[in-house]
Amino acid sequence: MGRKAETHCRAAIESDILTSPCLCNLLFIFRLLYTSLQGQPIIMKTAVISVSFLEMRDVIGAATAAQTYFRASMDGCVAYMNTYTIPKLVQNRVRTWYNYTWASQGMLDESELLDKMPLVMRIAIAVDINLATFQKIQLFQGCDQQMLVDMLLRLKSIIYLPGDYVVMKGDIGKEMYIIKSGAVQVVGGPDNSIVFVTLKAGCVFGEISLLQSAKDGGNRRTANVRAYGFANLFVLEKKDLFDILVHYPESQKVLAKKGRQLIKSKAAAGAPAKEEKQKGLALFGQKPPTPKLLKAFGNLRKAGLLDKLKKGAEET
Ligand SMILES: Nc1ncnc2c1ncn2[C@@H]1O[C@@H]2COP(=O)(O)O[C@H]2[C@H]1O
Repeated sequence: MGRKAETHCRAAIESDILTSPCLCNLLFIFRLLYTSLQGQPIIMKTAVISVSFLEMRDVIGAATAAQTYFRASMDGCVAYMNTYTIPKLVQNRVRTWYNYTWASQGMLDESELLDKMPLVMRIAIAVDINLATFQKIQLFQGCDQQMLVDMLLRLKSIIYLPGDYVVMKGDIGKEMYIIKSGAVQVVGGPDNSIVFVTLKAGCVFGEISLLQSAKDGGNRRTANVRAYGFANLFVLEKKDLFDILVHYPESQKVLAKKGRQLIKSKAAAGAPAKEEKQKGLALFGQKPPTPKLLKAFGNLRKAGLLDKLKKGAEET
């Protein structure tokens, strides 16, 4: 994006403030108020109109603060990229990400907004916005409702640009995704030209490698997933999911069972062949054989002999 285009973007952001729904609503209410006050004493008109002006000033102030924060963040990032002479192509993608994020949600990080609120308010907001979507997700059917609420509180919202890879086959799965809006495609084959499936809003992906055990590379991504157009995703980290599941053993069983079913059904299309799985493992090299002494130590532990030996040593 050249200087001209950037100036154009800035102008668009500024005009966003003037056309923001909040401000338009306020102007409309202001006009309505003025009309309805016709015939009222002048003191009443003055009081109502001054209060409306104060409200308007607050709305504009809030919008300007958000815009200033956005601009500072984008300018800082552009300066950083220039310092490190990041290729223009990457710089353009970053700028597109900033502009799209601003245009679509009017802020860079939604979670920052809710962070400072008391828990009870965050729960109320999260439940109101997302619980209904979560209750419809097949993977979570049969899970504890409170567990879903706990999950909602840990979600992070993130935007991917068209064509960006969200997960890569063979990588270790560290998070799962729920599509908030937009779509992604599960792809594979030569140059990722085969589209196995297109997933839309409300669908989950990236769950297979999370729900499998790490044994034999089960925690590796079974397919490539690419954003199809702009995709706004919720991310749930594996660590957060497992922290929550500790408190819901029944839901843990439900998810484990579903995980086993998923690997059979879904991953059939994107799952790596056996040799490929081995290759993935080879990235970290063959696991060295356990030395004999350690094996013997392991057997002692298993048999509970270690505890007995410790006890014996304490008694003597
Ligand atoms: N055939 C398929 N249908 C739908 N989703 C799939 C299919 N194959 C793979 N996936 C998704 O692609 C994801 C890749 O990462 P995971 O293996 O963690 O989890 C996988 C699934 O969520």
